[in-house]
Amino acid sequence: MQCLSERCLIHANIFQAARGYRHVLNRKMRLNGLLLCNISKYFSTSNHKLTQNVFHKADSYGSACRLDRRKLLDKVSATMYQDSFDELIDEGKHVFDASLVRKQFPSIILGQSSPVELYDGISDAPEKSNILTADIYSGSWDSIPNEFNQFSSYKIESISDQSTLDSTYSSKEENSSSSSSSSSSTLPSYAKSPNPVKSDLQCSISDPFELILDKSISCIPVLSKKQCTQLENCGLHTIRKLLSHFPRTYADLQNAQFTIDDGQYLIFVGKVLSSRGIKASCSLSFLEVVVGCEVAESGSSSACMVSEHNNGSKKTIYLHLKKFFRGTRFTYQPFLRSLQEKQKEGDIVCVSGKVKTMRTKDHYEMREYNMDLIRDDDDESACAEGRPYPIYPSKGGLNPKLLSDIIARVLDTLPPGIDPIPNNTLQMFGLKSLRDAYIGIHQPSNFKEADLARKRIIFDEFFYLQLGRLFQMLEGLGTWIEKDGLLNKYRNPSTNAVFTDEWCSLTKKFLNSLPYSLTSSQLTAVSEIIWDLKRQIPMNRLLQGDVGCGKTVVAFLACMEVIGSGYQAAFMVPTELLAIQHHDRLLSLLENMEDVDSRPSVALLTGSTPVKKARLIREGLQSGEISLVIGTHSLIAEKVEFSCLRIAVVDEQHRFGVIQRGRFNSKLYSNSVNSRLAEIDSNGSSKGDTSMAPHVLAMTATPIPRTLALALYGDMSLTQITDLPPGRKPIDTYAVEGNEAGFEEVYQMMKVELESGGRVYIVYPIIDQSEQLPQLRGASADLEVISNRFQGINCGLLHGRMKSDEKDEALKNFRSGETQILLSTQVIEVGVDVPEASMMVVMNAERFGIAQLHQLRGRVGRGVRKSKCLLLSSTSSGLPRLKVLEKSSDGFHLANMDLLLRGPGDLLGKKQSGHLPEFPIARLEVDGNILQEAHLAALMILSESHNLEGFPKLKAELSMRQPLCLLGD
Ligand SMILES: Nc1ncnc2c1ncn2[C@@H]1O[C@H](COP(=O)(O)OP(=O)(O)OP(=O)(O)O)[C@@H](O)[C@H]1O
Repeated sequence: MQCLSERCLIHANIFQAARGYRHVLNRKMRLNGLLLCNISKYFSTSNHKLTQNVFHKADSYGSACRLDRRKLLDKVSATMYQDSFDELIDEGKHVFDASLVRKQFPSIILGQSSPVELYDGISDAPEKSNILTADIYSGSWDSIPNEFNQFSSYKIESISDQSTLDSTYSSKEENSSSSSSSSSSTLPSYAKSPNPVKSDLQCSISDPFELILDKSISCIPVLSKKQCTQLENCGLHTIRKLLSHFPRTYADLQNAQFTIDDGQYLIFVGKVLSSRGIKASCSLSFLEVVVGCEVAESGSSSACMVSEHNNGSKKTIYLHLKKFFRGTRFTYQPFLRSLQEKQKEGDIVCVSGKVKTMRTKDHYEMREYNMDLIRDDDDESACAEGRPYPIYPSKGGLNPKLLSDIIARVLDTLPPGIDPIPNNTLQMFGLKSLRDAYIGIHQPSNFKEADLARKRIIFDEFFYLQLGRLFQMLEGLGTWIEKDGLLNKYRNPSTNAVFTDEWCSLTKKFLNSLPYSLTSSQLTAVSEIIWDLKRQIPMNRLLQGDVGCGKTVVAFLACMEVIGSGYQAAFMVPTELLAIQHHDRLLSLLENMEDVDSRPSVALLTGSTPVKKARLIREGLQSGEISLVIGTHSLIAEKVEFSCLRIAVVDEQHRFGVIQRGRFNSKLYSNSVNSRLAEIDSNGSSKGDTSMAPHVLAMTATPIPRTLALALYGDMSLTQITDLPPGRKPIDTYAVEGNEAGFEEVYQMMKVELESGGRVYIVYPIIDQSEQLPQLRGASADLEVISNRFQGINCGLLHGRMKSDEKDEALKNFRSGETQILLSTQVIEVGVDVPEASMMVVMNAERFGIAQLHQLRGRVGRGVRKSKCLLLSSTSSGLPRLKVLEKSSDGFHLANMDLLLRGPGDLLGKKQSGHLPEFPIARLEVDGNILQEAHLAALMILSESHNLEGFPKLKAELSMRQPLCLLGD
């Protein structure tokens, strides 16, 4: 310990700053980034005359009057870029003789804080301390390397005797100091956070394991207050959040590419050779960074780190990274200089982007690129032998190196017992432990390790989702047998079915009155659904089947079963057009039923239903007079009350939000109100006594791969219709380039079709022509063109901006044959059923997704006529993607293609937020098998312990991870 005069204090600071700064440069010792920043500022200003003056004046502190002392302190603090002197000392994290400091600077209150170590994150670090270790700081000071001790051997000793403090503090000093002392006395700045370091660590000894990951980041050893705030501002409040800030990618520090083709997307690691901000004209400037990368010459598969000289089988290529700026304000020198200074010559960077060959050999241009700093010129640490180098996504301007340093510190101290998933489960599914996974993902020694770590993290994402959903369902059940039955059902989803004989009489009558026989998978689907309907547990089932496979009739039969048992049914569809179509179709099917008395009363309720009629329908629903209502979102309006709703069918369910769907099962319906309807139930099937939420049957034509369905609807049973009604002929599909010749060819084919009595849909991406997108054709704008072209043939128009009755009229005219051509937007995509339509032309087909085109194509080929689908692409580059549809009509295959190309969000349409849980790193389209395993693991765990009491760690983790709102509707 050294004694310190006021002057010494200042010089010690300067000395320390100098040392610290040099050490940083040497990379022998890492100070935290913030300290570095302060020190460098301070160091540069210490050369300044003004600063020197302040320091000189500080010498007179002892003899100055009280007012001057205060001013002096403020000045010194300001000069050192500190809010207060306290902070300066805290930031410095070095140790002073407190009594002397107090004597010289009485306004600095020094309290109970423990000595704080300066972090040394490299090999000669003190013993790795555990976050759980209460005495993390005690004794650690001694283990700091000698060279460092030279300026760190001062110690702030605890001062408990506050009476010695200068009683003449100014109010400001008193305020600032008392505020710091009130929270944590004079703990270092980072300890003044709501979770002071020491107390947090102390309490952690007795903390249950599950709290560790959810501790505040302020318990990370030697994290300054500013760093802490910086991390918190980026949303990284807890250790878990911090560790879940996964690398975006890994750079292979050895460039393996040896053939570089134009337009390829490549990743290189190289050295910045130059960086120039260039003014090209009075309103155009650009930044050009040249990066030299060493790659293996053709034929050689290995290369080592960058060198500027050609060397045997390696050569240097030069990447010219260019960024352009338009506008006079971007041409000013200071701006350009600031741009070019962002990259320093010699920096090792990882660059990814599309390459374009330049005229000069081995020179390539990149205009859209990502550049991540891997290390400074003098930093040897990143030169890891063949290790994947993690590249973190940028987050709130956080320095990636600082971030990985902090993460490394946490990983060092992470105890092994943090894994809530039992060991045998981990072994069964070949998973890493959670700690190893965190280490593997942040500091992998090879790509395989990173991959395995990623698998474990993804497993967790899926596992807790499945576990949460299943757990919630089980909680809703009364007996152990019921719970086991439910789990069994999930394990063997296809074993439960009720066959035709046991259907209620209304369902049987309806079945018999159908103009066709059900296909075998339609029959199985109805049987499975009816099995569920007979249970006192609300069903949650997804009925999936390709376009035109006949899902609607299956849903109608399910409704009949419920109505026949004396309850009500609601059928919600996404568009008014579809509601009308379903309503009309159901009425005509019911008309075939011989037993007139048993025909249920059916109503149609949409936004366009006249107010008076809507009120009557609502009254009918409330009294139970109406048994089945078909409608749009209006069905879930607040004022719609049901008497005894037992099933809600939601068609194209992904088009509704979670909350919208949830509205149906948010209410419980008892059956006592339902006495009138019960009489209809000639079968006499008994209704249970309990109130329950209605069953939900969701339907989708989007061929959702099972994995995606699991993630979307975790707890849902899945029923699939796998065959099409008999007599369907495959649709001939052609992808055509929309040039003059292409259009001519298409018009010719249309002419032939129309002349032979066919009907044609023309689908457009937009309604009106747009100036911004002149290449897109609009339905409304094309009406005249098509009418002129096909004179004597009636054309209709259908789009979303038309009024409901106009739309209905347009579709009716097309259905009846009054119009033979229907120019339409995507409004017809869902559910429109005109069996006579035999040809579809899609304009600007490249603007549609594959799955969407498949849906659209499903509007034709629904009748006896052989149908065609012509996909016109406005660019030749769009054709290869469209050709996929020429070759396949398998919805699953196409959906998988779409999933891979666009990701699940897009597959389900833009407005599907709230449907897909967010998975930070899992990609449903490729990680499906992990999801299946996670589902299995969740089932196994819950089979062992329905309420998770047998797995307290898992239960705690689940409650931590899964806000209930995520767990389903
Ligand atoms: N078993 C069957 N045999 C013959 N025709 C059937 C059969 N089932 C349904 N259909 C007819 O097939 C057509 C398509 O049925 P439906 O509209 O129910 O299909 P969907 O699966 O709902 O299609 P989309 O996904 O396009 O809405 C209808 O005209 C319907 O009458």
